[in-house]
Amino acid sequence: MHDPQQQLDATDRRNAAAVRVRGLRKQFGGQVAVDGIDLDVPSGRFVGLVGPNGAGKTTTLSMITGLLRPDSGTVEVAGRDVWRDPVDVKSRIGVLPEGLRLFERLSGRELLGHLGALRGFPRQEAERRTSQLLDTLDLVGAQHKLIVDYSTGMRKKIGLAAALLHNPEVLFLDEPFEGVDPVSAETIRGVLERYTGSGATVVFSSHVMELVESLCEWVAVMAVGSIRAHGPIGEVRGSAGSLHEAFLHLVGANGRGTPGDGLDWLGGGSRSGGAE
Ligand SMILES: Nc1ncnc2c1ncn2[C@@H]1O[C@H](COP(=O)(O)OP(=O)(O)OP(=O)(O)O)[C@@H](O)[C@H]1O
Repeated sequence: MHDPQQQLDATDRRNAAAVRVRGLRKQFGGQVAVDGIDLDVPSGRFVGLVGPNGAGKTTTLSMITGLLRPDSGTVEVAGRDVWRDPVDVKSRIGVLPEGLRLFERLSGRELLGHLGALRGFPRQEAERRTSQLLDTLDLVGAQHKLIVDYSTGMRKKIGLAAALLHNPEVLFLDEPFEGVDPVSAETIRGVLERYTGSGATVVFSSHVMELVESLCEWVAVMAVGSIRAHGPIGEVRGSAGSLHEAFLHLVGANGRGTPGDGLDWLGGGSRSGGAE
């Protein structure tokens, strides 16, 4: 029978923020990396976190995923406080961090089997998921190779498999496409699209605006530790021709003159001239 309460719960879940950040701040010595940000990331979307080098993206993602303790502020993921309820939150999220550290002396297949056991799956279920992930991510040929011998792209893919193994509600990826060839990028993209299609949320950081524009429905732009804009991608793009243009405007890169103007010694004319 139709249950209005159940329908209400489902609507609430869809409208609830996957990530809710309030007053999040982190300082390293005299350097403010994240300057008291507020952000509500909608659930069930493909979300991009973009910003120039040093904007604070990695620091923000590390605090959101429980890897780095904030100086102040709160983070909720799937309605749970990350720093008060870390074990519960970590069972609901998958993370592909920057500079991912893996068990280098295990093979790809051994790594996933080991993580399956840590996550408490029966051996058979862990093996079923492992085989499917290796197959989908085109890693079957490398499954018995030690991870220390994996290429950059292969490391990203096995890291993604590890982050997906327990079917998390929210997946956080720091630069998932960096160092990945176009074929592997297509594979990763396909897996992530299928995953968000089922109602899960993906939050990923990137510098590649074209990629963000083609993948994401929602975007947050960071610069110097602050959120400069956030919302559906069309809103953030506004009247600019592309997200790339809107991004340059939002992070204040448009008024910096022609890149390279300060390098008057670079180029042919002054090549022979040292001290005279
Ligand atoms: N462990 C640390 N110790 C000192 N300073 C740090 C540390 N981690 C980050 N920072 C500083 O905090 C600021 C934000 O860095 P963060 O790595 O979060 O930026 P980002 O947006 O991820 O940059 P990128 O796109 O280059 O990876 C930078 O100025 C950086 O130098």
